[in-house]
Amino acid sequence: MSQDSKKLKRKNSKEVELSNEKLSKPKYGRVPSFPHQKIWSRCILMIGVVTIVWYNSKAGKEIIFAKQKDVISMKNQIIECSNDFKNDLIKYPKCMPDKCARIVTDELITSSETNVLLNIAIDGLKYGGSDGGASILDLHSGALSKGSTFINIYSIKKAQKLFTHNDFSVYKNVKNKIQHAIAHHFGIDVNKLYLTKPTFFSRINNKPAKTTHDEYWLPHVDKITYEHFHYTSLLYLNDFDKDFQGGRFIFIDKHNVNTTIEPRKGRVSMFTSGSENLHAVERVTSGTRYALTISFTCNIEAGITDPVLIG
Ligand SMILES: O=C(O)CCC(=O)C(=O)O
Ligand SMILES: [Fe+2]
Repeated sequence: MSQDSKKLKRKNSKEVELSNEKLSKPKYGRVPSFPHQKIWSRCILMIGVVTIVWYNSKAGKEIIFAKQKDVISMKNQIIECSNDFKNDLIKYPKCMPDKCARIVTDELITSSETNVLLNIAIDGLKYGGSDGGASILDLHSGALSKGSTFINIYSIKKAQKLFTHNDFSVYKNVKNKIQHAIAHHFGIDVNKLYLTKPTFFSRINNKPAKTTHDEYWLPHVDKITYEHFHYTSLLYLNDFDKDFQGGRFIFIDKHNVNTTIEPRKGRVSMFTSGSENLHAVERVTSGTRYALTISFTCNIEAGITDPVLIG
């Protein structure tokens, strides 16, 4: 190779190197990098992942809101009011809750009050009893489950001597305490809240259902099942896992999330009665479960008076 052609080759290879360098270098200098941009995109990615994990972990899950063994002084779970509930309560402005919720307390009703009420339920229900698993006793109307229908307990001679003035006064005091607790916790005027029907004792065992009244495990909305309910309260008169098995109370929420209350003697739960609080009672598998359902309405015309002792 001649000297001249060697020089030409070197020159050409230098030119190729230079043009390669030019290509790899950005036209307008180095592309600026923004560290904040990176942090933000990572944060968004992480939030996305956490949200997906959280969403999936909640779907089809059970939250034990109140365990039988725990003593709960006051626990609440705020939920969004349903439109059906809000639309109905527009008619009763001083009765509209600040927020819809479920509230549980073990410190409102004393054990001696609970015992008096448990004895009313046990003694009264002895005079009746459904053929199926669920029986009720309503002290206001006297309605008592019997076979596949209802009788009036006050029409049974012996049963007329069954209850005392003290029983009825405890019943009224307990109702008043719960009424005030509902008014306080939901931020409403206690005088705009009226006891309504049905307010009743229930006794549940594991007998197979005979009529629709026995199908307590079916999910329902109290305001639909019992027309006038706006606020539902339940007072448990005996203990899940000691006196009976099964029979836990379950709120059924979106995405199959269940929120469970295990009955405990003296425990009160209070909740708004609209479709924000769809619920059911688990089937009782053994033993006998006693509870008292006390219901309130905002509609004065649907109000009922305290029961009075006959005789
Ligand atoms: O006894 C319970 O725990 C709930 C009963 C109930 O859902 C009802 O009376 O509407
Ligand atoms: Fe209910």
